Amino acid sequence: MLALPSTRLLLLFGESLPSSRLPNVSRKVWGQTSVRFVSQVNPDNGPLTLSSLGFKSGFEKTNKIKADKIERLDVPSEAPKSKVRGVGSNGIKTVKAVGLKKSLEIESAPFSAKSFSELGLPPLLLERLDTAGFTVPTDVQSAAVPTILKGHDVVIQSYTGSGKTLAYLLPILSEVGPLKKKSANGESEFEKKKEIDAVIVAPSRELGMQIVREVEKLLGPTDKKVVQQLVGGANRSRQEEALKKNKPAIVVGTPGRIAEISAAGKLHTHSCRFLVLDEVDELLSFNFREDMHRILEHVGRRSGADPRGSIAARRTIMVSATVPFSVIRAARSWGSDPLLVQAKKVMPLEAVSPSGPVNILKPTSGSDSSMRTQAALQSLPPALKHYHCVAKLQHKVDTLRRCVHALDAKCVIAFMNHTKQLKDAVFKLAARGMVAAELHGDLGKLARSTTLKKFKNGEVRVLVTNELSARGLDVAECDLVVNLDLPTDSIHYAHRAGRTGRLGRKGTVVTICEEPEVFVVKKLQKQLGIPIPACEFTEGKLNVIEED
Ligand SMILES: Nc1ncnc2c1ncn2[C@@H]1O[C@H](COP(=O)(O)OP(=O)(O)OP(=O)(O)O)[C@@H](O)[C@H]1O
Repeated sequence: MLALPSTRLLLLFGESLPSSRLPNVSRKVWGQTSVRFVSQVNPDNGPLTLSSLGFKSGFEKTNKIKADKIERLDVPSEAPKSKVRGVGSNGIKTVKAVGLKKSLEIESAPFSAKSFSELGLPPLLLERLDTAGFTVPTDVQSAAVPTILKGHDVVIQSYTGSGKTLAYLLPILSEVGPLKKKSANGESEFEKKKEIDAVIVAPSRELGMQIVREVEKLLGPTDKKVVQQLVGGANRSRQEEALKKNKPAIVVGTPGRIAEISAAGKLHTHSCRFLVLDEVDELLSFNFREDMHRILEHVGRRSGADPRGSIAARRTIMVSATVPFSVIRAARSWGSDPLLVQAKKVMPLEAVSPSGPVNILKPTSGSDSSMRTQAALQSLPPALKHYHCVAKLQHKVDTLRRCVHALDAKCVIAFMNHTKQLKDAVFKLAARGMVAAELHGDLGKLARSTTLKKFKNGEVRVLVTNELSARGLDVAECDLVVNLDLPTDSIHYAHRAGRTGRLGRKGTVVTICEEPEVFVVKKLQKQLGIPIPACEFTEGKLNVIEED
């Protein structure tokens, strides 16, 4: 077999809105400060190449699409239905008031007909799923689990809140740790060894901890130590001690901390069999470049690949609701038939064409607008409702307050771009009697987890936060997302919006912007292929304004 190191450039940036018209957002990744490059790579640091990230193919590449190997389960999605409109008085064309129901029902459950037992999972894992209350797999789980179990490298792309975490955890737990399948001689003994079997990387501490909790839920209290968190902000020597003492099979962490401990020689990942990059487009962005280099250099290379060349020694799983074509390009150079897994669809990456940051499907037929609609449905939960409301800067917080009352929202995430303004907003909301709290990277680990806990418990009604909470944060009860500042681009909009409407629940997204920013909302609407009608909050109700 020939190794073909790829020379393709890895430019991992989504389609951006005109940055000249938007605030230059300086981003802080939890625990580390860094600048976000929206559409350019710093030439001083050189281009980020696939080979520099360790994506070397251990197999001869072929352009032949091995479609015959792949089960196709295409099911066309339906576009979201827009609200019925009517004309009101006083020159304002209004529509009927929209409110949230008291309880969050699962309106369009994204479950396929399959049960977990049909996915080829070991009996003990099936038992644990049942105990944890997971009874039916979601579509993306039904598609991903058997595909990964067959040994493929995969890119998993499915909308926010569709259950992508279990989609990769279940195949890992089938082969790693105490719940795994019995071997040919009938043994399922789990032996503790020095090397790590699975490395899961996530861009934030909160997301890392959330993944750890999901693994622990399945492992149960006696086997909890099979997984170890390696997130930044927590005590590093304690993490190193736990690695030595517990010899975990799975580690979950942030790039900085994993790279740090690996560089110190305290983490042995060379025989790792699974590498997961959760929120892959974020992880492969410029912010994490150096740490990702370190991780990829030291994580199970392909030297021990199956001699038949069909199954790689290390499976690489890349996951996100938004997969820019640059990620597809990166994944293609892995060799070993990398596949794109979406809900109800599995296809070779070779068949994917570059038609946009989220629309990664090969255009086949249909109008431009129907394709855009499909693109939106791929990253945004279909049941979400989107609106925008024009307000002067000094009235934005008050508009937020009226929005929360109008929708009777109980669990609200409000996004802002700058920490100082974020603190001011919390202060103003509290002064008006609304229980609000701030969440951002300047707070310590304890303060952040306490705030998050209070928000999840319902003690805090409005969580005012920044981009750092946009990815992965799973609060099932969140019924409203408000953009108090505009997101940088459509990808950031999708991740922010995806904090509500999780797993088929109802959710509303309201973008509060100034008049000169409305063009940005129109652009988002076009890029995402979703209606984001104008609205206002009068008489305690959300009224949609009909456009002329
Ligand atoms: N089969 C299932 N049955 C019931 N609940 C599930 C199932 N699969 C996942 N969940 C729950 O659904 C929620 C959303 O799942 P998850 O966080 O994995 O979504 P996601 O697709 O990774 O979202 P994001 O793109 O925002 O990270 C979680 O609370 C998870 O425990």
